[in-house]
Amino acid sequence: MSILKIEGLSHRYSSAWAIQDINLNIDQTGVVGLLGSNGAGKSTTMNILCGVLNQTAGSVYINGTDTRKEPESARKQIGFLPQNPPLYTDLTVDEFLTYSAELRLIENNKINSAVEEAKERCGIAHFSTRLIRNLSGGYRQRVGIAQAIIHKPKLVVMDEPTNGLDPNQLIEVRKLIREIGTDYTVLLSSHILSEIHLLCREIVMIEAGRIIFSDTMDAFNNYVQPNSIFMRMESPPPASELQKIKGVTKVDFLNSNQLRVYFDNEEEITERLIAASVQYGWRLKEINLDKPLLDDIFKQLSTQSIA
Ligand SMILES: Nc1ncnc2c1ncn2[C@@H]1O[C@H](COP(=O)(O)OP(=O)(O)OP(=O)(O)O)[C@@H](O)[C@H]1O
Repeated sequence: MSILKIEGLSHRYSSAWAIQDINLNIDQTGVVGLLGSNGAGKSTTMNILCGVLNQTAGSVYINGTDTRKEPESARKQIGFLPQNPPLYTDLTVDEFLTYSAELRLIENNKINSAVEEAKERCGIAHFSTRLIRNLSGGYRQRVGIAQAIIHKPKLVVMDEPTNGLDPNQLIEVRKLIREIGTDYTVLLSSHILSEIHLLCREIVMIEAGRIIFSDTMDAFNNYVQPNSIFMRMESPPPASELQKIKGVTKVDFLNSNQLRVYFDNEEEITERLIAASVQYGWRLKEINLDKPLLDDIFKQLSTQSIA
């Protein structure tokens, strides 16, 4: 059964559509990244999933439960870390997590063990009696994650969980999210492609309220085929000679020994360049197929969707 199924989800604030016809199916554990620039519709989607906002149209099922028809039951199966987690900073970590467990209607005799387990999982057991206001940003975010998993939900939703963290905290919180993803299905939003790339098994790209790409990270990496080759030669020929080679469309000299060759068909292009170098004595020292930059793939997909 699907852990998360979204069908034809659309939402309109007063006048404009924020998201339109979003469809998604997640049926295993791991981190799935929801990537989009500011205003793309990430928070709107997540707020609907978590029952904070009622959609204009479409359906959301958490572990088979329709969030609209059975909101209470759906909410039990979801944990939410909003963009600005509502942490009560005058409470200690233990007090806050106990309160969160009560809100989640965990039975009284199971609250202590749920709090201990969540603290352990999130590496905050040593801060049990510390006031939240005295914790660093990274540790506050761990408390936020602990409250999101305290009731062992089927789906954990995290809205931009690393926003505003300093570089060290960022590394630690990302590590924790990756660990959480081994046991839970996590839907994480971010506008940082490299972050999604680091953390996620699958990527869902949303732009102007619509999904423009949804597949595994590997499929995303292979989406744009390379179309250039970097070469370093001790005696490179003039560009006109390289352009005579079948498939070569353009040659850019980076300096007197390094150049980039563009081609329109990957098949055997490397072999042809190497063979020509041997035949004409160009003294080839280095040759690499350029991998497209992640940001270029993102740009291409975004432009395609808007065009
Ligand atoms: N309460 C609201 N009333 C009217 N329009 C809204 C409201 N909230 C969001 N919007 C609009 O809906 C669209 C989607 O916004 P949303 O916050 O979901 O995007 P986002 O991808 O989460 O962006 P960000 O990363 O900036 O939060 C935007 O055009 C935004 O201006």
